[in-house]
Amino acid sequence: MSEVKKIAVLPGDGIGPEITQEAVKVLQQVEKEFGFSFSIQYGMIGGGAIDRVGIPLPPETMELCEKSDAVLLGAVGGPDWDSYPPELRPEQALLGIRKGLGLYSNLRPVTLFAGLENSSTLRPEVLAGVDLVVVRELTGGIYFGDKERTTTPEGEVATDLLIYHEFEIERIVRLAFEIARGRKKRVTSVDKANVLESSRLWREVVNRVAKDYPDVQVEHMLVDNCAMQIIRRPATFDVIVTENMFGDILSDEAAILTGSIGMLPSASLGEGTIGLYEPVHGSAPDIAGQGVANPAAAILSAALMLRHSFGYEAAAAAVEQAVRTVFEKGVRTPDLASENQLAVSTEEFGDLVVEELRRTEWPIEETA
Ligand SMILES: NC(=O)c1ccc[n+]([C@@H]2O[C@H](COP(=O)([O-])OP(=O)(O)OC[C@H]3O[C@@H](n4cnc5c(N)ncnc54)[C@H](O)[C@@H]3O)[C@@H](O)[C@H]2O)c1
Ligand SMILES: CC(C)[C@H](C(=O)O)[C@@H](O)C(=O)O
Ligand SMILES: [Mg+2]
Repeated sequence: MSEVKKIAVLPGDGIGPEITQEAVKVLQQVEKEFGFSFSIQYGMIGGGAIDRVGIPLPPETMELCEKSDAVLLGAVGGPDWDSYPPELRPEQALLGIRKGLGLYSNLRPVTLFAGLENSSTLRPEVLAGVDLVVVRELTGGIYFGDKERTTTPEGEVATDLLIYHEFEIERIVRLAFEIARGRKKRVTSVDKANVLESSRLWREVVNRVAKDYPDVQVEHMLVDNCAMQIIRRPATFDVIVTENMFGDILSDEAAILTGSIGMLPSASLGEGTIGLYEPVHGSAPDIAGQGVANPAAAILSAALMLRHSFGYEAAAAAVEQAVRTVFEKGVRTPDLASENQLAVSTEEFGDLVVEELRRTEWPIEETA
């Protein structure tokens, strides 16, 4: 019997609870198939927590995360809380967990599953061979620099400081090179070095770190050009490494290479094995409560948890394979279905993944 892994589940707002439920269902099936043992504890976060206790990240939620082996999060935010003061916004909770747990690296794999090239708004021939990962710096940059608001005779003035320390750049860039070594050995470092001083420092650090990885090909690309090349020739990218805000924007754009934003999972990691796993998408208030959200990103995030926090590689691959098989059988959620295609609900999709896990014989290997 393997040791019990403690998982904190924070469903959050909007579609968060709907998609998280499916990911938990899949994790519970993984327990049965592979003989693992997960202790799942729920916590409140975001708008729901504001409504109940007045703050987006209650101390007990942070404590729950700290004493867990991994955190699975749905999404936070929504129009109900958009006019709240900055420190009371639901999104602040997410930033608080990332910073509080020291999760400076955010991996956003962009995988195109067979058949889904027809679900994208891009042409299938442009998408052939797409397989990249965005490595986003997650605890620095403009998100965490000082913010100020002052009233002057000329009117309101607002500032957000974009600040990077050399060590913050170095550790994420090094990770990107390491990841590239296990893939196609190509790193694209994305910056705005023609304008921003922080980007010029970023580029210097990349050039220095690159010397330790002579086997990895490195290129620098300005972010505006990258935004264009990602949809022009996406299959030529392997590892994209970039700062916090550029990574946020480019990864939503890259999601369309997979058919839908509902497909993109993420893993946020630091120095230890604890990680935060969440879909790249948000709380999707426009479709919340209808049972139509695509839970694949949440389920695939759970697979990343199995891989990165627990070292359960076979189980992670099994979940990914189960999702792949469900799509291969032609199953589509509404975001991926064409007009005349019948779509399944959030819950039905989760059930089908569970069913795939159940009917396949999986090799029982690790009990790390
Ligand atoms: N990790 C997070 O918690 C997170 C991430 C991004 C945005 N947000 C928050 O979510 C709220 C809404 O943000 P937004 O509308 O800009 O982005 P969003 O990602 O929530 O939605 C953008 C569009 O994508 C669709 N979509 C998103 N996820 C989907 C899924 N799983 N299946 C099918 N369709 C899906 C939505 O219906 C919407 O049309 C905001 O409050 C924002 O701050 C939270
Ligand atoms: C909700 C928001 C704070 C968050 C971010 O910008 O990091 C989200 O967009 C994401 O991509 O995880
Ligand atoms: Mg985002």
